[in-house]
Amino acid sequence: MDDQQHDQQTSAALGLSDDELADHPTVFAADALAGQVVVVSGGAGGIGRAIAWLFARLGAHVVVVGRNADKLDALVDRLGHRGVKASAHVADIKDADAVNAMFDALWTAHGRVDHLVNSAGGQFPQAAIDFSIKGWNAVINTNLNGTWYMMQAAAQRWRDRKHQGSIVNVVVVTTHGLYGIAHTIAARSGVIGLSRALAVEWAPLNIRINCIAPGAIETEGWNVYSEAARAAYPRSNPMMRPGTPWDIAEAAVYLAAPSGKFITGETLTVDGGGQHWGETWTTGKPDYFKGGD
Ligand SMILES: CCCCCCC/C=C/C(=O)SCCNC(=O)CCNC(=O)[C@H](O)C(C)(C)COP(=O)(O)OP(=O)(O)OC[C@H]1O[C@@H](n2cnc3c(N)ncnc32)[C@H](O)[C@@H]1OP(=O)(O)O
Ligand SMILES: NC(=O)C1=CN([C@@H]2O[C@H](COP(=O)(O)OP(=O)(O)OC[C@H]3O[C@@H](n4cnc5c(N)ncnc54)[C@H](OP(=O)(O)O)[C@@H]3O)[C@@H](O)[C@H]2O)C=CC1
Repeated sequence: MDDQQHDQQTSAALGLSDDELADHPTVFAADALAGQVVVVSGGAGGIGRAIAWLFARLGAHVVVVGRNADKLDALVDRLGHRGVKASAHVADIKDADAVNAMFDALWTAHGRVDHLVNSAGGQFPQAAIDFSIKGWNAVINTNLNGTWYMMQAAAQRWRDRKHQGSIVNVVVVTTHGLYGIAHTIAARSGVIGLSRALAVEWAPLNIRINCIAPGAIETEGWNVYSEAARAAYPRSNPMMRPGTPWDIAEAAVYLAAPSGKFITGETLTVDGGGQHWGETWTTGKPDYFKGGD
């Protein structure tokens, strides 16, 4: 087996498959989002894909966004086979012009956009002291700037059309000082702060903005971490197991749908209680902290 085949196999084993997402039980009513349009960035990733499936199963037309056309098209195909509505749009969220052109195209095609879920994002594990300028900028540009371009582009069109809207940003738990991902903690803290400020500034426009901070959620995104570090993630919360992308998808619907109509500027932590308990090491526990272990 070559490295690529191995990566694909590892990747396939992480998270929930499309068949599982198509049939996974949900607490929401089948027509809860009928007629609505939702944009999901990172929609072909592990968490974004679950969000896309759930919103589509609840009646929304889902636009999945990412940089890889093949991944997006394959997902849209599988969604279509299950009789739900979806389309793909290739865009790099770091490119503000591409983001603005995308929202214009979506309004032209659908005549409305109701929800934006920003699930595109990520980081690479590295000791902060060794971050290169390019690496730092890649993480900040993706997670903070890219998320902002998406939010602003969505909101400008809602304002201009006097249309209500909701935004859900998938971030990271920022209160832990998670080791080895300081760049993303900086970017996601920015998104959380920005979301609080926008919740106030955009309330008169009928736009709500909330965040979800996932704990360890098993997805193909974990492949960027070592096997040893990944093996410890289930022990990062008192439930002693990872969450699933479905846990995040149901939280996203809760915040976006009328169930969340009095919630804005909030960050919902979905981490199995991890923030209240124990130690989390995204890159494995460094010797310095082992003490008497
Ligand atoms: C509390 C609970 C516990 C939580 C546990 C888990 C914590 C979080 C988990 C997750 O979030 S998993 C899912 C997220 N998915 C990912 O993280 C995907 C993997 N990451 C990426 O795809 C990328 O890193 C990125 C951040 C999205 C950036 O992508 P982009 O395409 O914009 O940049 P690149 O061209 O890949 O790289 C640019 C630049 O960055 C530096 N760099 C990249 N990778 C590394 C690395 N592994 N080590 C060191 N430096 C890296 C480097 O300077 C790159 O430039 P070049 O060297 O390529 O010229
Ligand atoms: N899984 C976990 O344990 C946790 C995840 N999170 C966060 O949740 C979010 C989703 O994670 P998850 O689904 O697991 O990760 P994945 O890596 O599976 O998915 C991330 C998606 O983001 C897309 N993406 C990345 N950069 C860009 C870009 N510049 N423009 C457009 N799309 C982009 C990727 O698609 P493509 O490459 O095709 O562009 C990919 O599909 C991320 O922000 C992640 O950091 C937070 C805490 C824990």
